[in-house]
Amino acid sequence: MSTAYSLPSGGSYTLTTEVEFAAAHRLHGYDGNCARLHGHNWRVVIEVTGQTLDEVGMVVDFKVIRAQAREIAKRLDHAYLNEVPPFDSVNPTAEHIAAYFHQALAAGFDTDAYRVSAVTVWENDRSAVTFRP
Ligand SMILES: Nc1nc2c(c(=O)[nH]1)N=C([C@H](O)[C@H](O)COP(=O)(O)OP(=O)(O)OP(=O)(O)O)CN2
Ligand SMILES: [Zn+2]
Repeated sequence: MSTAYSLPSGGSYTLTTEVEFAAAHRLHGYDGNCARLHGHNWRVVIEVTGQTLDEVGMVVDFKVIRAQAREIAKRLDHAYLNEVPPFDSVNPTAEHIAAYFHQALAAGFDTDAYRVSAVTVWENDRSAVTFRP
């Protein structure tokens, strides 16, 4: 069997990495126990897609993605989300949190070589929302 490897001429690479934060929230207009104050250990899974590799052989370092995501998560960590903009005026559902992370990440991160292709927010081990632009 040959061990030869040639760089693919097409295709794309999707990187996946995640950060976490702990925060409380309550859902306005929700008919159920989630209308009451409660908390989650939120997991934010970020996907970045690119077609080209740098000289090291990476689309972008996972550490770079996580550093940016941690900056965003820091504002929300150990907070009551309903008091932190934009969630003081936008219901802090997993949908809005996923879209918020995508918007904040993409603004400082997307380049010609790669972009944030999805953000998934896990509220617990069972339930998650994925936002794709
Ligand atoms: N589409 C969405 N549905 C729900 C959201 C949400 O953000 N988007 N959020 C909640 C609550 O925040 C709730 O804390 C999480 O709900 P769930 O996964 O159902 O977790 P529970 O442990 O509360 O589930 P039980 O069935 O009560 O055990 C609700 N829905
Ligand atoms: Zn909740």
